[in-house]
Amino acid sequence: MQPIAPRLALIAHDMKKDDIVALCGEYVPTLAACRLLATGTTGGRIAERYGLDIERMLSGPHGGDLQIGAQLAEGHVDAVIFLRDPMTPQPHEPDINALVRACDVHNVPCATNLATSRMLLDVLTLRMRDSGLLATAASA
Ligand SMILES: O=C(CO)COP(=O)(O)O
Repeated sequence: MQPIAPRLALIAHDMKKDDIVALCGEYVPTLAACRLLATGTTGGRIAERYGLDIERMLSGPHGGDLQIGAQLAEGHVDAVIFLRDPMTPQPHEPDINALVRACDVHNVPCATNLATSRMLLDVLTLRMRDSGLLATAASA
């Protein structure tokens, strides 16, 4: 049976947007083989930079985190990279907490800083190679 590409959500607060764009640059082949969704502005920045196909939700403050949380609760999101800004209060803090809580309720991996994001993407890359979703370094 053909393996199904993981569905990965990408989200970053404004002060972390440059970080998530740079992070995505390190994993373009992996991300290109995933089904990607993102909050509005984050998705726009990444898609514009790398030409990746990204399903864009509303912007976070307008409900984008909640839209991703709702999909996650229904089993349609396999992992979340959410570079939160711990230094700046956000108007939609309850939405942010709801999404992170939904990850914990449904046991979906949620990376909230760069170090954990790289670990998550490294593991995803290896698993996708093992399952044939991604070419191995030798066969690429
Ligand atoms: O606010 C966000 C997450 O809480 C991110 O939203 P944007 O990607 O639209 O900036």
